[in-house]
Amino acid sequence: MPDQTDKQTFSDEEALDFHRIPTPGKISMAPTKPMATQRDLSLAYSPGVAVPVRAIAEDPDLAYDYTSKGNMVAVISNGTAILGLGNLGHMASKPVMEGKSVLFKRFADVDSFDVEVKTTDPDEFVTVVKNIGDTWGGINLEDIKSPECFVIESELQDLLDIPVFHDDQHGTAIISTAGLINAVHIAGKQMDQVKVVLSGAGAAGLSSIALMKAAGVRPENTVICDRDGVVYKGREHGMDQWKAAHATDTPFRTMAEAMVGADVVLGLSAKGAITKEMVASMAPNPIIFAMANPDPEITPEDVKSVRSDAIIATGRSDYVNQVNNVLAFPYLFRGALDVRARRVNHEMKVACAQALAALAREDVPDEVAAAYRGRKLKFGPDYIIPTPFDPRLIWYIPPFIAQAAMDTGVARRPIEDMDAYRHSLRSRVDPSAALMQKITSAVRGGPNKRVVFAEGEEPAVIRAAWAFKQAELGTPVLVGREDLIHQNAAEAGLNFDELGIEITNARVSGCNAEYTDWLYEKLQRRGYLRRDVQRMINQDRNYFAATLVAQGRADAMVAGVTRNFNMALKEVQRVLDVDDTLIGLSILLAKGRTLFVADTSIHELPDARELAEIAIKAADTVRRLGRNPRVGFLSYSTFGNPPGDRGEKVREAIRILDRKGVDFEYEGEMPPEVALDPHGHPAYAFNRLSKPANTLVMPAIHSAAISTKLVQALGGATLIGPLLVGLEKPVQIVSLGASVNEILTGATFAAYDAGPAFQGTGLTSAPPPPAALAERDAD
Ligand SMILES: NC(=O)C1=CN([C@@H]2O[C@H](COP(=O)(O)OP(=O)(O)OC[C@H]3O[C@@H](n4cnc5c(N)ncnc54)[C@H](OP(=O)(O)O)[C@@H]3O)[C@@H](O)[C@H]2O)C=CC1
Ligand SMILES: CC(=O)C(=O)O
Ligand SMILES: [Mg+2]
Repeated sequence: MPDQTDKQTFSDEEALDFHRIPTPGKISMAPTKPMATQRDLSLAYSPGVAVPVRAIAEDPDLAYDYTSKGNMVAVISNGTAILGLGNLGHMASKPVMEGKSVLFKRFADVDSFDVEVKTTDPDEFVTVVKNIGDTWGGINLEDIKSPECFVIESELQDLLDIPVFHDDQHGTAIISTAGLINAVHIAGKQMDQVKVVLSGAGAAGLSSIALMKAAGVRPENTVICDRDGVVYKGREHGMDQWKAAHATDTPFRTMAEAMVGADVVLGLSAKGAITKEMVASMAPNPIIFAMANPDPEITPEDVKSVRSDAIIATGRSDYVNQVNNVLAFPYLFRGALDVRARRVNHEMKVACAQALAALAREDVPDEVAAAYRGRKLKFGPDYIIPTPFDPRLIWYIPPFIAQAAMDTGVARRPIEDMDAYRHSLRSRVDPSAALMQKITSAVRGGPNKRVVFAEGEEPAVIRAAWAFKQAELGTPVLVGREDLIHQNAAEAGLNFDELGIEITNARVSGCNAEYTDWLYEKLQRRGYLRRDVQRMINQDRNYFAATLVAQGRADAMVAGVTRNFNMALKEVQRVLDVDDTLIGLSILLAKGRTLFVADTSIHELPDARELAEIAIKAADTVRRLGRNPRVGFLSYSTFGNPPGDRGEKVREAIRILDRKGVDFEYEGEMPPEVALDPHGHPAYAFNRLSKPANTLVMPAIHSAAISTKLVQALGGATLIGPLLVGLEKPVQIVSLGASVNEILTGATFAAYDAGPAFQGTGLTSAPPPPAALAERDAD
């Protein structure tokens, strides 16, 4: 049975690099107001800022209107129970706290930053937080050990007029209760009948067992355990009032005894606390939630080795059923903030647990299903709760919390129109962030694809191929010498043998003569001798890799790491033909907007006909990627003003499209500000774009390359590509020296291009996109 660390898709070094490069840490701050002019400065700072100061002095609640308080949550810790790693101090907790802040933003658009308090004294902690607490709309306490956390949370709740929520207690209780409700149902058991053993009588464990009791589990059917064994009624050592409240009258003294015949075991303690023997002794269809982080109490592999009838969940993302509080805290606070709640109460937590349990029972959309390890997700033993990347969570869960807050009188600002609220929640999450996830999901959900990594000996390529395989995106085929690949893989700490990554090269392929014949046939009238072609196949990885794809031995290819783009493209083009038009399409993701930019790599100075073809190809590709294309032809001039040859060429491209009668919106020539705001310029009211352009056709390659790279360099934008579009078979050429992520992205797009809807046609001349990608016009 593989050790669970084998499942990790990264090395320790990568985890450190991730946190260090390009900027230390995981969060930064972005202003929401312009700060460009003297006037901006006067408004934002002195003297303008004095006006809201006076208003808030009169009515402190106006801070919700004039400051960021209402959408801001602090994640506060003293580092005394960091994950399951124990008390490692306040500074060591910072990466986790930054992580929680990022999750708030990513999943629920809640702004957040972390505060690490250097004290283990609960009174001192309370004093610090009490005095700064009004800054935020809510406080998420994190990784504070029990029993101190109970006192800290309850005192702060009384002292502050905002939600104070200890995530390890209640976030965990909410998601584990949601999971238990569903697991019990699937196992054919009843909440009021199941016998539950808890390992870990701390913050997470005691709160979880309390909420489960509120959801129907009978107190007398529970046994809780800590480091000293069973916490029985009357125990004297290692006790406190919180453990005593859940202690039961039981003859058991060890967890192993308590586990015999139990239906459910909840692990909220530490790695290794649950053994195979314990699991083997449980009742039929046992439910095992091993939720300790980063390593569960027992691995799913170990559970399966003794109990094939078990329903298993862990806190980790690399196994099915991730029971982790990330499914609760972002949405709970979203709902609480949106009604400006004064606290998070029991009813709000119950509403959250019930909503999560209910969502898991609903039909799972394809894009969620595909994101979940390529399996069709269906309510059952391997899918008892929603997955963290389920895009429905953001609009499904918070309304229940908001409603519960309103019903229980803790909402400062009730929501008047719940449907409108639900709608506004949908648009909160950045549609651009979802693009890669959708592509990845579509690849994972489709048939397995063999992707050739032409520069298979390169360490970055090996790591990308490994990540590709780990993410279940397909089968990587590395071109290179086996011994060198193994050596480089070992140096990167990767074990190839168990992964099923294929290695090939001209020496071992056994098909070189066949490949040479085929390529010679193609190139003999283009000035190549047979021995030239033989050398190309035998010695050049790009020719060899492209021939594998051409010959159907692989579905797609990624190259470019060690050779410049033009050279790599020329080599590939000697093997693979262009469908009709070849273009480079870059994707710019910035501020909730997704822009497709063409041609960023092939046509240096396109003429009018070529510009029209680029637009057609780009529009077609954008449609394949699930968007409704609106093409803006960019220029320095606006609809003929000033006149000039450069603008005329673009105007002629428009006329060509007019004559062709294409089936997408297009307009030009115009500068970016008109393309991106077509109705904001009264002088151009005739502009035919119904909404801002999402596909920008650039007048020449230099303006395309410079503008996309400039936006990226200025920050705040993610640039994907350029994607190569229009070859007869899917090939992506990444930039020279590309990073592991860029190679992985290239391979993912290549695999996507090779998907069933696109087989053999390239991204552009194919039937409509898979259902997983089709979306309402989000932009
Ligand atoms: N999946 C998820 O979403 C979440 C998981 N967790 C995980 O739960 C665990 C506990 O966190 P938290 O409650 O905040 O921490 P606490 O420090 O508050 O509590 C830890 C509890 O676990 C007990 N414990 C520790 N080691 C063992 C062991 N080997 N056998 C039995 N009991 C043990 C402790 O016993 P004693 O009282 O005797 O010291 C204590 O009762 C961590 O691993 C954490 O990562 C936490 C929150 C969310
Ligand atoms: C998930 C979490 O909060 C923890 O393990 O502490
Ligand atoms: Mg925690």
